[in-house]
Amino acid sequence: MAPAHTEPVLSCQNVEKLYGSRSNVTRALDGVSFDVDAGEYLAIMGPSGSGKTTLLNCISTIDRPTSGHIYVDGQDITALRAHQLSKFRRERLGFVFQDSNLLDTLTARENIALALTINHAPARDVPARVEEVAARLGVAEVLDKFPHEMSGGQKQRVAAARAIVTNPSLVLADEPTGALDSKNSRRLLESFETLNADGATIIMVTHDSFAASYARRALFLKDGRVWNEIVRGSKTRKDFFNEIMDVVSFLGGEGADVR
Ligand SMILES: Nc1ncnc2c1ncn2[C@@H]1O[C@H](COP(=O)(O)OP(=O)(O)OP(=O)(O)O)[C@@H](O)[C@H]1O
Repeated sequence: MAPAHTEPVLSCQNVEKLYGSRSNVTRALDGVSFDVDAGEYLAIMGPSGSGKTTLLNCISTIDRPTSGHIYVDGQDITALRAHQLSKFRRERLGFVFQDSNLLDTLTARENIALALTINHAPARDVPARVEEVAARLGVAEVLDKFPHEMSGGQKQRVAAARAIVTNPSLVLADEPTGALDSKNSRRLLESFETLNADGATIIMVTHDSFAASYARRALFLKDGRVWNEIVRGSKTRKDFFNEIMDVVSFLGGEGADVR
């Protein structure tokens, strides 16, 4: 029997984004199309200025494409009205930024719990869900610490816990290892790997070929277009890393960014 057709979690269709006015237009995205299925882990790479952040901002509804469509769970998010956007972000998306963006006056436990409370999770479920997600990300021991009492790596893992505690359709990460040393980067990437193995759908923008090698697929942007994509398949992470490095060098080399 043929497998049942499942709708992609994300479908970008001919997405264009123009900045500026008539005399000075930057075409940041120039007809970007790709799908992401449930359970995928996609790295978006490309040289500086290739459109990575613009694309992520359009997917997260922080920015709006000039033309084209973006579907999340089959819903055209480019057609959402302003008052629907915050509900969409809150319920469907989890964010991990370069800087953890935790609230300084709340403990790790309160930061993670807040994401659930905002989503109207039943109060009696909150403590157990926070404990469970903290254990998965290896931050159970810092739950009662404030952000200034945690290491950069711990803060990023708490941010990842906050991003996934609501079971979002999509986890969006923008350079999540950008501010971490190599040991903490590795730890965060291993956490993402575990989350993905548990079913989370992750899209990560990164300059770093080492970070990208933890994903299952790497999409390369150049001048606002999808230039290439490679799939890890049954390859080892090391082999996938080497393949990514080859594409990065071909694209004009940001090898200096690679740790
Ligand atoms: N608000 C804006 N106004 C005008 N141009 C913009 C704006 N934001 C981005 N751009 C331009 O759009 C293009 C894509 O930028 P974007 O930030 O998406 O690239 P990127 O691949 O994320 O780069 P980096 O890796 O350096 O962060 C660039 O040419 C940039 O100068």
